[in-house]
Amino acid sequence: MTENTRRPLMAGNWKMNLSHREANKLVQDLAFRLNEKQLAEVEVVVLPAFTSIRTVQSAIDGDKFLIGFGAQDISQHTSGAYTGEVSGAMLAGLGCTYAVVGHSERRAYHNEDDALVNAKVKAALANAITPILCVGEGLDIREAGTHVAYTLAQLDGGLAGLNAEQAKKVVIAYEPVWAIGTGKTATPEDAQEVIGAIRVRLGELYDAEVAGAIRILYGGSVKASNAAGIMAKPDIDGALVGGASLDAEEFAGICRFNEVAVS
Ligand SMILES: O=C(CO)COP(=O)(O)O
Repeated sequence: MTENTRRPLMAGNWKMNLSHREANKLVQDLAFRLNEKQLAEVEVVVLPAFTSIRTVQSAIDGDKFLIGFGAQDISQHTSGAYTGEVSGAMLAGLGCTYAVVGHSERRAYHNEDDALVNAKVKAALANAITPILCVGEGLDIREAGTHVAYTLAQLDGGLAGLNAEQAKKVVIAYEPVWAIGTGKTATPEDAQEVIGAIRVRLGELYDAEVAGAIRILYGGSVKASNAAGIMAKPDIDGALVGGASLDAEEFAGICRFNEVAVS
């Protein structure tokens, strides 16, 4: 077995919350709660609304906070007559290093399908932005027991046409829709079942080296109190956090998961 050298990643998806002033306060409150050692061990990233990215960039750059930032979406297009869209070049120009792609809320409310998600993954990579490719099943699929096959099909669709070098630059987030914002966290075993299957699939699509290098996050009602148990699973490399990332103390607690003993 090869050694796991994947650096844990905790990403806060702020969704459609916070004015730019509130975003400024939150990123500062978060940074002041985490010391350099903690931020060296665990990669911490915030994902504000587009309107707050510039503010967050200024706060992070100005005070040299060791926190990354990115966007919650990215256009599949390069530039031009696409009213309301934001391109990868625009995001890269603001210093974004991550973009969420294919979040279940965009799949559900904006009809994003795997082909579009795949185009967005490619748009991110073309601008040296790491896509956080979201996959995961709804309650109906979970109850039918086909959640692994369903999630792997989304994975295949999202990564279509990527070579091994490109695939290595992607972060995957497994977010079962029934666990998002519901307080109903998947058990660590549930999350490991699907995330382990994702890693096996990455090995089939590419090879063992690529599968061992790609970070796979869990998302869905992650809190400071359950992060350590989730992170104890061998294939889970971090979390994509929604609600709890809006509270500096709670999100900092998630980022400090490795200071909590797991029974
Ligand atoms: O959708 C999520 C992160 O992208 C998860 O949201 P919650 O943490 O609020 O369940």
